[in-house]
Amino acid sequence: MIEFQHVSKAYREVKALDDVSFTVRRGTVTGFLGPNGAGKSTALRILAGLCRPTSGTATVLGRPYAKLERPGFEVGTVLDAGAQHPGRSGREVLTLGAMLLGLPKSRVDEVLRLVGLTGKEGGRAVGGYSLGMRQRLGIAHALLGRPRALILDEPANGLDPQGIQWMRGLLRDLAAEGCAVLLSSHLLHEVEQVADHIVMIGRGRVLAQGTVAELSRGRGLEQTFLELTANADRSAS
Ligand SMILES: Nc1ncnc2c1ncn2[C@@H]1O[C@H](COP(=O)(O)OP(=O)(O)OP(=O)(O)O)[C@@H](O)[C@H]1O
Repeated sequence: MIEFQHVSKAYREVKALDDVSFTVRRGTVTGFLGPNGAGKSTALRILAGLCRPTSGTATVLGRPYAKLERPGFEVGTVLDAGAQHPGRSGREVLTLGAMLLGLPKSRVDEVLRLVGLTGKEGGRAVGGYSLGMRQRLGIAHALLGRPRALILDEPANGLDPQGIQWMRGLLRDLAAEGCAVLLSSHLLHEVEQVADHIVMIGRGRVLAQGTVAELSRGRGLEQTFLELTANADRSAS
């Protein structure tokens, strides 16, 4: 389970997050939606232990990331698909990750297969990968330790329609196996198709949360999103 409890984060005068609370239960996919600058990446970075909240707590399986005993087996993160060393092959990146977790090399082949990268692609330098291939590699890396929670920042970025459909299937399968999946996006239609639960944020505050049906209010998610974010902008100005 993933839980944000009253999380706020200020960067000097910018309030990136303001009293954010929500929960992602095991076995569900939660879409974290918000316009540019809403605070999505900041929230995911706090959850992944990459920056500290000003106040409040963000936990995975009941603990802040820094207090997890075996983070590689508990939570997988893909926050920046471009973060891998460009000179290493995809297979080398995964092999290093597997070694750090004490996993056999066979797990590298398993995750390559799981994300649809061929043996030949796995052997190529990451610097020559397309954005879609990097996303797949990032997900393969995150899944090495079969984590029980998965955090993805804009995972559909760079994926073609087949890739997006594949990603949807993968995330649904992981949730069906009991994983708690949290993904950020501003692609409403994409999230609508994969998520059970939606959390909408704007200007650092949770604007609404609920099931896709609840938030669609019979008019579609996009309409609700546009109205809520416009209201948030109005009350901030
Ligand atoms: N390191 C930082 N220093 C100062 N301000 C920051 C920093 N990181 C984020 N911010 C500010 O915090 C706010 C939220 O940014 P964040 O990147 O979390 O939004 P986002 O919802 O992920 O946006 P996008 O969809 O554009 O990626 C923005 O106003 C941003 O300028």
